[in-house]
Amino acid sequence: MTVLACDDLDCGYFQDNPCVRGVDLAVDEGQVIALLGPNGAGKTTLLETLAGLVPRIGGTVSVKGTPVKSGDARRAVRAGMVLVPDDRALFKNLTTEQNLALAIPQRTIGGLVSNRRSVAEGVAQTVSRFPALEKRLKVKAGQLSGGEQQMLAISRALLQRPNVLLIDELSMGLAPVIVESILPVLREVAASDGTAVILVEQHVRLALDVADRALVLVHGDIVIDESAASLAADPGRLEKAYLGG
Ligand SMILES: Nc1ncnc2c1ncn2[C@@H]1O[C@H](COP(=O)(O)OP(=O)(O)OP(=O)(O)O)[C@@H](O)[C@H]1O
Repeated sequence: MTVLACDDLDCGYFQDNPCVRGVDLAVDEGQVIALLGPNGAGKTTLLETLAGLVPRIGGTVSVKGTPVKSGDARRAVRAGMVLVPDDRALFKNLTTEQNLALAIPQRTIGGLVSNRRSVAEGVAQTVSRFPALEKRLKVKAGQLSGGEQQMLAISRALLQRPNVLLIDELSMGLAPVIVESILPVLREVAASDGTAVILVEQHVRLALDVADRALVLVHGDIVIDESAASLAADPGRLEKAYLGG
């Protein structure tokens, strides 16, 4: 089943000069996509447009067949489009647990607003996915290591039960060994929950290893859209694309 569909999507900051053009995309349930491309290609712009943070210049976006309004981040989240931005956007002065709690919708029970039980469930789910966070629940997010912060940012996004999880620069500032420990969790979430994942990642090899499909964006155009395995087997083509060949 198609989870995310984009039709002739133009993105950018100037109406008459889109920096990402004509994106036609159908992403299936449980599919992991590596979104690759050189600096300035438009990867962040594309993710932020999908997440409703940047208004579209043209085209349509839908999640599970429901159109998503342009430039409306709240509705995008309600449609299940959840972004982990490259700066991770954590509340640095709140603890790990408090950051997780904020991601969980409050329930009204007998006229009282409470989400205590769902917070406990959310914390348990998080710790089962990222055991490294168990001892860090009472620690302020700003005092976590870079890897722990990324785990928290991803966990917070997952608690919103995304249909489409968008992750920008997963490995920003992280050692490859940390990235290697996070990527399998994304695969697992995609397989078990059917979440579609679009991952922007500078470590091309790691990204292609975890992804089903690769999109290569160069100067705002998708120049390659094919299976990650076939692209990994032919690195010369990727190099050529990066160089604008
Ligand atoms: N807020 C903005 N206003 C105007 N132009 C912008 C803005 N943000 C990005 N751009 C421009 O849009 C183009 C695409 O940038 P974007 O950050 O989306 O690329 P990217 O592929 O994510 O690059 P990187 O890998 O370096 O993060 C670039 O030319 C950039 O200068």
